[in-house]
Amino acid sequence: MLLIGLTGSISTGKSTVSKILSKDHALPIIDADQLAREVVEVGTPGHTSIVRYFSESTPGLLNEDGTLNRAVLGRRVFGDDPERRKDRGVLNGIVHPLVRKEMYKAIAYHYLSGAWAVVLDIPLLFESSFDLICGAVLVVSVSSPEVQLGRLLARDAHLTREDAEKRVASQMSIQEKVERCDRVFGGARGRGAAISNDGSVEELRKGVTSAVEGLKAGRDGWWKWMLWGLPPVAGVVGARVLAENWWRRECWLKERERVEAKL
Ligand SMILES: CC(C)(COP(=O)(O)OP(=O)(O)OC[C@H]1O[C@@H](n2cnc3c(N)ncnc32)[C@H](O)[C@@H]1O)[C@@H](O)C(=O)NCCC(=O)NCCS
Ligand SMILES: Nc1ncnc2c1ncn2[C@@H]1O[C@H](COP(=O)(O)OP(=O)(O)OP(=O)(O)O)[C@@H](O)[C@H]1O
Repeated sequence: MLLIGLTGSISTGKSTVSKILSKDHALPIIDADQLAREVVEVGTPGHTSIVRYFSESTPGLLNEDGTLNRAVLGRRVFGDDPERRKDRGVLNGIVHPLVRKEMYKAIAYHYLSGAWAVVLDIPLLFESSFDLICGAVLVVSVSSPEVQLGRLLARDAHLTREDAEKRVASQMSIQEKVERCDRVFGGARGRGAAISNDGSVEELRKGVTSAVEGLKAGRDGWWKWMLWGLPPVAGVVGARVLAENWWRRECWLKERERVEAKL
């Protein structure tokens, strides 16, 4: 089963692409944002840990029904200053291992149900190194920061422009994500595609379809059934993909360091 990592920057269109992949291409989606909500519901260990660390120093952290006030927590953790970075690190340290566990469970479920591929919709795909287990990566990009911010503000009316800018600044830049996708997964390897979302949703749909057709070629036939029927073979193929992704990432990081040192 092919693991397709889907990422981008905030509000560049990952969920829109997910919907297209699910509706037009019948691909199962594992949504990290959704799992990150489920693992902090009231009564979960995630909720308890967040309340223990943040509640005293964060007025209004909890709504009346005990659920997290996500806008308040967002203001506490998003931004580029050291305090926010530290708090974001703490929140990530609580939520990410729980999400990771749920992701592996969902991957196992889709493997057993015989899907040829599953999409891992993860905003922090590269930051969390989850890309290393992916057989292919799609990055949804928007080239104008104004368009990106405009879409974010239109969708999340409760955010101020400053909130929105802080959220954008809390992630790796979209240019870096596109470059990493191209250098580690793309080129002759044919396992990476940057999908531009500068135009209409219909144009986006065309870009998605062309990327999926490229990935599907040769992967939805006897090969899929062999990997499904022989788990040890699937294990060897998976280990090879992991090693190759790691090696290509290391080469790219070293090359980038050399270029930066020359500047
Ligand atoms: C801070 C929280 C409560 C804000 O919730 P809110 O409902 O306002 O936003 P939501 O969860 O829908 O996230 C919206 C987008 O923000 C970005 N984002 C979320 N968390 C992070 C983070 N830790 N670092 C950088 N960007 C992030 C992503 O692009 C995401 O798609 C929430 O984002 C959270 O719990 N984040 C930590 C967990 C996390 O990393 N989730 C991302 C997927 S694992
Ligand atoms: N091509 C487009 N033209 C106009 N609006 C769009 C386009 N693509 C997406 N949008 C809108 O932009 C907003 C952000 O898109 P979407 O929710 O898919 O982004 P996302 O990357 O999943 O965001 P997040 O990182 O916050 O989860 C949504 O309201 C969506 O309907």
